[in-house]
Amino acid sequence: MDRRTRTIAGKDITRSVADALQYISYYHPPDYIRSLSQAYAGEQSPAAKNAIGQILLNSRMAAFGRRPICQDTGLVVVFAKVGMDARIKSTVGFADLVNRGVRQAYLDPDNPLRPSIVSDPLGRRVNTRDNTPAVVHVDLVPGNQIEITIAAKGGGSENKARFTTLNPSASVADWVVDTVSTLGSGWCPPGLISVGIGGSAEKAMLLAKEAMNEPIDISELTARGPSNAEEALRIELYERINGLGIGAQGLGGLTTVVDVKVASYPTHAASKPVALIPQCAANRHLSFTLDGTGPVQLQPPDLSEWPQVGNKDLLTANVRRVNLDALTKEETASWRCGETLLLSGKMLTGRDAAHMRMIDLINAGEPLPVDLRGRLIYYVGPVRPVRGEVVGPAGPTTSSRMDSFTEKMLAETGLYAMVGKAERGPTAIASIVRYKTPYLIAVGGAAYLIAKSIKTARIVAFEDLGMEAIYEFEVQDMPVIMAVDVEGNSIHSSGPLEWRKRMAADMIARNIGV
Ligand SMILES: O=C(O)C[C@H](O)C(=O)O
Repeated sequence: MDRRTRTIAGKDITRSVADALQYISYYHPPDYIRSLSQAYAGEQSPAAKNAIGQILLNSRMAAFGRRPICQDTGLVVVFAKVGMDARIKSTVGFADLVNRGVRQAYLDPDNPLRPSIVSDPLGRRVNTRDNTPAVVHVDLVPGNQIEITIAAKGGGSENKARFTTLNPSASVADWVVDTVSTLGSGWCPPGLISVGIGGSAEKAMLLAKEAMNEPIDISELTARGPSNAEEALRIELYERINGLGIGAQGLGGLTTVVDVKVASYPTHAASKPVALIPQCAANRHLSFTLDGTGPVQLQPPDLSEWPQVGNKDLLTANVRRVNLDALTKEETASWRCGETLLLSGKMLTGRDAAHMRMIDLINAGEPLPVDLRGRLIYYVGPVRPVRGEVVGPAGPTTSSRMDSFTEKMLAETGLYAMVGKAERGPTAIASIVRYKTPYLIAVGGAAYLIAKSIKTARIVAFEDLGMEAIYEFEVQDMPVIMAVDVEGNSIHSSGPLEWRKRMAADMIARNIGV
C-alpha cells in the first residue's frame, strides 16, 4: 500500500459532492434500470406494468432533460472512508465541506433541486432552503484516499424504516417479511429492502443504510448459490417479499423488490438487533474516490441501456377522460377502483404543511384562502421550474400523511376528489365513503413525466411554505388510477391480495408439475 501522505483539497470534496448530487438527481444507476427493465418485461399485472413503464419513461426523460427523477430530491446521506494518510486541506470541518456541496447542488440555477429539509423538526419546521444539513458518517481507514458514497434519500421510503431487537432464537426472515407486509406502498416499490443485523441499535441502522448502496446482484447470487448465511437470507427474503404480491406502487404484481441487501456485525449474546430500510424507485446513490488529483470526473451513463418505453406503450385499453372543470358528484361516484383516468382542467395542490394550516383555519372558524368546493386536490410539493418549464418535476407524495386531516377536509370544504400516492388508512376510507369523495393515485417516481401534463401553475395561497404552498395547476391528460372508490373498495387491498393468490397458485402448480 502507498503510505505517502496525500493532500486532498477541501474544495475538491465540495465540488465532487455538488457534481455527484446533480448527477444522481437525473441519472438512475444503470443496474437499477436493468433490473427494472427485466421486471417490466416480466410483469403480468397490467396496472403494475403500467406503473413500471411510467417509471422507466420518466427515468429516460429525466436523463435526457437533466431534471430530477423525483420531486423529492432527498435528504443527503454521506458515508466517507477517510484514509489515515490523507490530509484534508481546509479551514472548515468535513461536514461543512459536504454541506457546501449540498448547497451548490440544490441551488444550481440550471437544475435546481427541491430543498426538503426543515429545522427544527420538533418545532417550527422551517425549510432551510438549501437542503442542508446532510447526514454525514466518517470512518477512518488505512490508506491515503477518501472514498465517498453519497445518496439522496427520499422521505417516503425513509419514513418506512423500522427497527426491532429480536430474541436470539427468533427468525429475522419472518420479522422482515411480516414488517414489509405492513408497510404499504408509500416507500414506492419496486425498490430494495436493506436489512442490518447485529451490533447495537444504531449500528444495525447504519448497516442497513450503507448496504442499500451496493450494486444490484441478486440474479448473479441466485445463479451461483449462497456462500454464507447473509446471502442465503437475501435469497429467501427476495423470494418471500416478492411473494407478498405488493407489486409496483402497491397495485399488486410480481415485482416488489429488485434486490434485498443484508449486512451484519457481531452483537451481544443477549441481542439480535434488526433494522430494515426500504429504498424507493428513485434509487439515487453514487460512490467515488478522491486521491488528491482533483474533484471527481463523472461521465454520463450509457443511455442506450434505458429502454424505449413510450407513451403509446402506456395507454391502457379502458381510459376514462375527465374534465376537472365540470366535475359532478354523480361522475366521481361512477369511477371504479382500478380504472385509469386522464385528468384535464384545473386542480389545486396541498400537502402536509398546507393541510395543517387549513385545519387550523377551519378550527378557528376562519375562511380558507382558496375555495375547495367541487375541486380536486393533489398532494404534491413540486420542484422549482427552469428553462421555460411551467413547473419542475411534480409527482405525488404519500397520502396517508393526510389521513388525519381527511374527515375535516371532506366535511368542511366540499372537495370532490383527492390525488396522491399509496394506500389510505381505514379512517380516511370511512370518510371517502361518507362524503362520496374518491381517492386517486399518480405514480410515485414518475414526477418529470407527470410535470409534462401540467400546462399552467400558479401559487394561490401560503406562498411562504415554498414547495408546500397551494398551487393551482391546469393539467392535460394527467394519468391517474382510481385507488379508493366511493364504496370504499381499495386497489391497495384487492391488488396485492389477487397477485399473492395467483403467485401461490402458480407455485403449487409448479411443485405438482401441472
Ligand atoms: O416529499 C415528497 O415529495 C414525497 C415523499 O418522498 C413521499 O414519498 O411521500
